[in-house]
Amino acid sequence: MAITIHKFAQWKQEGRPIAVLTAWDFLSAQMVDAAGADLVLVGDSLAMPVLGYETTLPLTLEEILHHAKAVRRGVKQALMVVDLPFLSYQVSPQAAMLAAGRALKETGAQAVKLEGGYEAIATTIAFLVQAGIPVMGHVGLTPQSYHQFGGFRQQGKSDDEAERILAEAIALEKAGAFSIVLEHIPAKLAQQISQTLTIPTIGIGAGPFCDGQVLVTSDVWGLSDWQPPFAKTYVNLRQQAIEAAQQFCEDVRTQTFP
Ligand SMILES: Nc1nc(=O)c2c([nH]1)NC[C@@H]1CN(c3ccc(C(=O)N[C@@H](CCC(=O)O)C(=O)O)cc3)CN21
Ligand SMILES: CC(C)C(=O)C(=O)O
Ligand SMILES: [Mg+2]
Repeated sequence: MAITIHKFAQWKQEGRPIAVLTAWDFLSAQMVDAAGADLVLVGDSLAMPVLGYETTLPLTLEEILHHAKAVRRGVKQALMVVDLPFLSYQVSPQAAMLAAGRALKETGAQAVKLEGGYEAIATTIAFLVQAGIPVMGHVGLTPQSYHQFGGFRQQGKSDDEAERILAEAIALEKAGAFSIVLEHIPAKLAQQISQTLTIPTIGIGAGPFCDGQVLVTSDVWGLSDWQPPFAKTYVNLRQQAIEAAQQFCEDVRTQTFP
């Protein structure tokens, strides 16, 4: 049976950790789904390792929808969630509804994810949830706020900031989010948020005390020449891919293949 959002609260209650990976095309989606990921996220991080931008800001709704359609064809078991890109949801709840609605309608995704926990975002999330669109929240280091943060810096280090992030997480749960990503915040804060909320927290660079963990799949596979300090590379596919391509080039030039 394919996974639905209803499993998430149940898994938290049972203490069963939730495994989340990203995907950006048919192949990556097939592979992470076959690996048993609970949730496959078409993250706007695709702007960076996949499309070569320096931040996630340039990514458009059209671009992520194009990728999400391919991901949908590869995901059979996991819950599929699409990140709403910068400027597709901040303008108004109506703008967010159009973007989220398109994600569900045109790609077949089952939920969307929005960054931020300030009042307007909580209002927008409540608006989407009331219309029947499942929403995942995302607080802490929200990469779409890159310029405001002055880089991909850890958030929630001071007591004031930590208190604000906890309050945001509570507001998102109240707004009806079914789960929430905690990115690059101190482990102690992530633990406090996880203990306070009834919806599951999915951490990335947020320590071990979350209800689940997410990594960007190209980092897990070692595809990029760059990755965040908190990522773990499980296999260096970049080097293997380069060597295989080199071998092919050599075989052609030495007429050993075909
Ligand atoms: N491939 C990839 N993996 C990710 O996890 C990821 C993306 N891309 N793109 C979107 C965001 C950006 N992320 C990042 C990127 C860099 C740092 C990082 O290098 N942080 C350093 C210093 C940052 C600074 O001061 O500018 C740190 O020590 O916190 C953290 C998170 C996480 N996300
Ligand atoms: C890392 C996850 C949470 C994300 O938002 C993304 O991949 O864009
Ligand atoms: Mg994202």
